[in-house]
Amino acid sequence: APAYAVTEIQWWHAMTGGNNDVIVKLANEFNAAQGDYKVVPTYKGGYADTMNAGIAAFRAGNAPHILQVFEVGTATMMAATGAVKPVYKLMQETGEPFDPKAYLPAITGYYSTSKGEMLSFPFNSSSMVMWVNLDALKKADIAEIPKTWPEVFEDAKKLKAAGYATCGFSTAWVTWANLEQLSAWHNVPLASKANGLDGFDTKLEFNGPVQVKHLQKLIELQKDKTYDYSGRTNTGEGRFTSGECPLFLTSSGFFGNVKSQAKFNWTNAPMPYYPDVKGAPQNSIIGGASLWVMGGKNAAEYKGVAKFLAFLSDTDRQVAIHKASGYLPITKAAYEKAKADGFYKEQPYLETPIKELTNKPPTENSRGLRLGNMVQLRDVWAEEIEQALAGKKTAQEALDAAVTRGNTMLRQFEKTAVK
Ligand SMILES: O=P(O)(O)OC[C@H](O)CO
Repeated sequence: APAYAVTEIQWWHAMTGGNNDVIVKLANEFNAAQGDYKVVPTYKGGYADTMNAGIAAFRAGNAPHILQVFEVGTATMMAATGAVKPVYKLMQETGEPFDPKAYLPAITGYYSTSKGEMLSFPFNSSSMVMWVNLDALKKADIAEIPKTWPEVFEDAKKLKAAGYATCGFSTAWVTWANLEQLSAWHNVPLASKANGLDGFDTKLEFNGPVQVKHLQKLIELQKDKTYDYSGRTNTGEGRFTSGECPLFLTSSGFFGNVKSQAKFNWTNAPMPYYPDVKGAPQNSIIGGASLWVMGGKNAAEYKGVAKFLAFLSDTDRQVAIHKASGYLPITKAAYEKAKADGFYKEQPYLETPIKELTNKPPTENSRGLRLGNMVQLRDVWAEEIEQALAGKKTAQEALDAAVTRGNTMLRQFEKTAVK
C-alpha cells in the first residue's frame, strides 16, 4: 500500500453529452499523469442546479473543491466572500505556474476584479452562434445563409413551406439570445454601468426600441410557428440536431453534440442583426462557465486544485478541448496554435464565436454583463417573454415589466451582497 493517501478533488459540473465526455477525459488524464491527487467529476444537473447545489453544500460544510458556474452566476459568486477561494490567490499561495496574461482578455475580463485579479478560472467559454441545417436550406431553395434578422424571418417562412412546419427558426437560452446577446450585438444597453460590470448599483435598460421590435417580431412569428419557442435553457437544443428547427441560435459549445448527432450537412454562422441599427453588428459577449474554487479546504487539497488548473491551461490540452467541444481556446497560445495548424480552414465554424467576440472593440454595452441575482433575473425575464409569446402582453408591456421587476431584485441584491 502507498505510504501516503491520495487527495481527492471533487469537481461538480453541469455538462452532458459530448461535453461530459470532455470533462471525464480531462479528469482521467490528470489522474493518470500523477499519483498524489484524484479529480472526481460529478454531474449535478443544469447550470442553475449545479450552482445552487454548490452553494447549499458550502453552507452545509461539504462543498466540492471545484464548482462549475455559468457566466451569469459570476456576481453571485463574487459576493459570496468566504465561500470561494479566488483563483489568483490560490495560485499565489500554492506557487503553481500561472500567468494571467496568457489568457484571452475578452474572457478573463469577465471573471476578474477591476484590478485584474482573476477570481475564477475560465474553463468553457462560448459565444452564441446560429447553427444552420444546410440540407434544409437547399430543400427550401435558399441560396445563402441569412445574415440579417429580416433575412432569417423570410427564410424561416420558406423553410416552413418546405416542410419544417413546426419550427422555422428558434433559439435556446431565450434571454441570452433575445436580450443579452441581442443588446450587445446591437450596441444597446442591457443595463446601466456597463451592464453592471462597473458596479452593482445598475439599472436594467433593455426595454428600448431594438429589443421591443425584436420581441414583437417573435410574437408575430410564433403564431404560425415560423418561430417556435424552445425554452429558458439549452434543453431545446435537440430540436436542431433532430432536424426539426433548421436555423437555431445557441452556444458554440453545442458543437460536440451537433458533430455526433446531426444526420445532415450543417455549419454555423454569426448571429443575425438588424441592418437598420447603426453600428450593428457590434461584438458578442461570452457565455459558458468558469471554475470556482471553494473556500475552507486544506493545503494539500488546494495544491491539487492548483495543479489541475495549471494542467488545464497547457496549450495542447487547450487546443484539444477547443476542437472537441466548440468552446473557445482560453489562452492566446492555444488560439494561435489552432490558427497556425490551419485548423479553421478545415472547420471554419469553430472560429465563428471568436470572430463575433472580436468583431469590433467592445463598448460599454458589449464588454459583458454582471448582474446580481442573475439566475433569478433570467427566470423573471423569461416569464415575461413567455407571456408575450402566449399573446397575453405586448412586447413593450412584457419588457417594461421585466425591467421593473428585475430592478427590484437588483436593489435587493445590493442590500444583501457583502460588498
Ligand atoms: O451553453 P453554454 O455552456 O455556452 O452556456 C450558455 C449560456 O451562456 C449560459 O448562461
